Amino acid sequence: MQDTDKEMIENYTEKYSKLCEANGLIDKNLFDLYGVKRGLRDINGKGVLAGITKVSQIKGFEEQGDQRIPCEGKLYYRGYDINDLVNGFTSNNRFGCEEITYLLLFSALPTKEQLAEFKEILAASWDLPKNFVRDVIMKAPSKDIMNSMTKSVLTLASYDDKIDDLGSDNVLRQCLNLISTFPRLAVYAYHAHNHYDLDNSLYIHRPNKNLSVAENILHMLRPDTEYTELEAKILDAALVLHMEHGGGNNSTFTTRVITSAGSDTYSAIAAAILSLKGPKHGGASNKVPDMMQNIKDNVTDPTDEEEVRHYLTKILDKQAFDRRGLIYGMGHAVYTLSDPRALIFKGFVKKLAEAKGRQADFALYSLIERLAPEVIGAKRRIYKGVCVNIDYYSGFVYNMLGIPMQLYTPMFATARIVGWSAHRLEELINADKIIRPAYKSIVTLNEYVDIEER
Ligand SMILES: CC(=O)SCCNC(=O)CCNC(=O)[C@H](O)C(C)(C)COP(=O)(O)OP(=O)(O)OC[C@H]1O[C@@H](n2cnc3c(N)ncnc32)[C@H](O)[C@@H]1OP(=O)(O)O
Ligand SMILES: O=C([O-])CC(=O)C(=O)O
Repeated sequence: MQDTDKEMIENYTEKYSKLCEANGLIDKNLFDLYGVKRGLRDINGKGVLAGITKVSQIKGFEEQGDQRIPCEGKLYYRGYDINDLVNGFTSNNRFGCEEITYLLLFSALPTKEQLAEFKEILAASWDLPKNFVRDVIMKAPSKDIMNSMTKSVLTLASYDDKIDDLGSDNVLRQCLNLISTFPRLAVYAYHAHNHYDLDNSLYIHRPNKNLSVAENILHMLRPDTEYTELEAKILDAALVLHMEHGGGNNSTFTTRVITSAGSDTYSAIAAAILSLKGPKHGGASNKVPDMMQNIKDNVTDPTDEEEVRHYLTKILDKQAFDRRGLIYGMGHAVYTLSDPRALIFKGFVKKLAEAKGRQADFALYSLIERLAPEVIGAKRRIYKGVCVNIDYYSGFVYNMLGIPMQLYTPMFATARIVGWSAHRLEELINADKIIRPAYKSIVTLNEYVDIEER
């Protein structure tokens, strides 16, 4: 584009965006006046009921009569407490990702035989079409791996003869294929970016049938394919903790909305990826480490409570970091006192920080975990409490695992594809209504004016 055209367009958009803002602004009081729930939630966090699910349950409140009392967070996958599930496979020193994937898809814990068969099916499903890596993933690489994955998912659709078949068997086949190929789509997209944009050497390792999902990610990611058991086990737990979170989270709801319109699996999953990347959702896992670095760069002593508190206040006042006024990794739409996933994660993080000599960073994370809710509480209207969420520690963990930051949110997607799949199947099996909420219109009606008379 010529510089003059660029300047002309910039001048136009600067001027006309002001018009969009002025004409598009809606008085916030009208939401109360018309009983419209901002973000489809009450101010105390209770969501508007939009569906029924058996995939998982999330609790941030106890109901006592008509009262809703904030409580420690609880999360159940298919009725099983997430703490019990994680304890189950970690105390037995086995990988959990495949087992919990089976649970979320089929509503039952697998026997050893069922699990072995499921792992074979997953390995049989991870082949990509001929030359897909060369012709799709390596073309037009981007530092935004979530966009690259979306491109890959949509392109995979064109290789599927039964793209529009909404039968459960076909949709399950498509979902298993995506669940199984996501690690490759993510890691290879990173390799393409690392080579073509960052000028580093290119290598492509194939997944190994004898390895778990977490091991395969590290195996494909690293030049020498090596990793320690602790690293693989922590990544495995991270994947399990990110797999599912009810029907209402932004990306799963997106899956359900698109599914309800009768669209194909690739379209629903592509849209879910694009929802997840938002910094208020899964994109927070990237924002948190950036924010931490920014804090370290701007405070002289990261152990000085008062100095850190002051800087957090500046972030909230939009005077520091990305100037959006958010402390990333804090707060949750449903949880009040705690996010159970963050508590489980914190135990692993501490162990890993000690193993990697990152205790000082861990201390800063712990300090901000304590200070941020107070600082947010002082600056915003808090109705239900603010606690750290799963994304607070995930970037730190991935960094300690040597996973590049471009892959933090893609790791989340690689896990959450399981939840999206379970919800897509549930929506298809049960709902026969297109999801279509109402919007209260406050537009003033106008008489049409001929162009000669405007
Ligand atoms: C896997 C996940 O998706 S977990 C969430 C990951 N996202 C983040 O970590 C981003 C930071 N956090 C946030 O933006 C929010 O806490 C959300 C989007 C997660 C939840 O938002 P809400 O449901 O609006 O939270 P809640 O009702 O408790 O918020 C009350 C007020 O505190 C503000 N608030 C909540 N969390 C934060 C935060 N971390 N930083 C600054 N302000 C916050 C809200 O904006 C709201 O103010 P408003 O009424 O002026 O809009
Ligand atoms: O439930 C939510 O709104 C966000 C969340 O924690 C998730 O999707 O894991």
